[in-house]
Amino acid sequence: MNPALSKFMLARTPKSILDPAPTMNTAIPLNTGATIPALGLGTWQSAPGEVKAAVIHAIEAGYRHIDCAFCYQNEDEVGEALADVIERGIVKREDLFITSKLWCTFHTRVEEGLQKSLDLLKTPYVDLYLMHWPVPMNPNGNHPLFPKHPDGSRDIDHSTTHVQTWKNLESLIKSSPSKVKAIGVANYSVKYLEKLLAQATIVPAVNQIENHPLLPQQEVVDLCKAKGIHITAYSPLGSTGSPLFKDEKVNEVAKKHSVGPGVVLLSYHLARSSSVLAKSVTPSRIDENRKLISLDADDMSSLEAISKDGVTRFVYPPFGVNCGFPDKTEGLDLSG
Ligand SMILES: NC(=O)C1=CN([C@@H]2O[C@H](COP(=O)(O)OP(=O)(O)OC[C@H]3O[C@@H](n4cnc5c(N)ncnc54)[C@H](OP(=O)(O)O)[C@@H]3O)[C@@H](O)[C@H]2O)C=CC1
Ligand SMILES: O=C[C@H](O)[C@@H](O)[C@@H](O)[C@H](O)C(=O)O
Repeated sequence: MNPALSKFMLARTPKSILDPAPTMNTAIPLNTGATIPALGLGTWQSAPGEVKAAVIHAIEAGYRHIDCAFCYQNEDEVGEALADVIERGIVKREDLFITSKLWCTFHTRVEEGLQKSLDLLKTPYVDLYLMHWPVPMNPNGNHPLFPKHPDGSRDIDHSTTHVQTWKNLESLIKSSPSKVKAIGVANYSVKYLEKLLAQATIVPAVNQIENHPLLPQQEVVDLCKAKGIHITAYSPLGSTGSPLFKDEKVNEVAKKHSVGPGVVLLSYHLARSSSVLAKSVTPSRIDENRKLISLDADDMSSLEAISKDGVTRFVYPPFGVNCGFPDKTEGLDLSG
């Protein structure tokens, strides 16, 4: 190309935010010294009977990060998939990054919660263990996962606090470093995180939060950045039945880069230095979602404009608790 022309084009082309371009397994540093692969396969609502094949397909397609949780009630099948790919030599355990989460009814039983997930996942350790929500629920209620009062409201455990749960996790990683490589939180707002950090001796490695152009959560993203806490974005596509695939701005950016809207929604997080979880049990989508691209400043401005008239949160379980998010102010304050 004519050097003068090339200079002109460079001046007019918005610089890519990520240089070099990210890939699905770009290793993002955590405050533990370990790294987390940029893209993880989500497994929430992946039905038994489907999730094993999805995890095997994903790992064969190059995914190295799998996001799991005890409350998804499918960790046994995820474990079968992990055993299968490791046994067939597709991947070694140490090349995978496996996350699991402590469910709300296990806040006072963290060792038991972790061991249950390890047994189901058929793995000696998890790379990351997250407090799933800062909401302790009754461990002896009328259901092992979702205990309720007779009026149908969730049975919250008022005898303990999320900060105490964090201390329990700090003890767990100190006593069982061979079983858990990093601890973190999920669904933490600025208010709850500030309460936790005031008493923490270990800074969480990760805060896993709902994040997409309709819910940028900039205030908690900024706090986490300042404290060295990595953000992992969940429900990046807008979860099940998402309107984001039809969003005009998302589709304009997708057209510009000749990719599908899903790829744009996932790549948005890499431009924010976050990792991202995409759930699918559909092989063609699992394949498509790997093709992360580098978005430029113009693309990001377009995507940022999507929430200018208000945000939408797709995941907010009926705990009856005010988790401190500016867009959800009803319920009990358990921040402590
Ligand atoms: N910490 C927490 O509290 C939470 C954590 N998470 C984690 O984050 C993961 C991702 O979030 P999740 O809420 O599942 O939702 P996602 O935003 O990942 O969306 C999943 C939905 O999008 C569909 N989909 C996936 N890829 C494409 C594509 N390329 N084109 C069109 N449709 C597509 C999937 O369908 P299909 O499967 O049929 O292909 C599914 O219906 C979870 O699975 C879980 O691991 C999620 C929520 C809360
Ligand atoms: O991780 C996914 C979500 O947080 C999910 O675990 C909760 O929404 C749960 O179904 C609940 O009803 O409390």
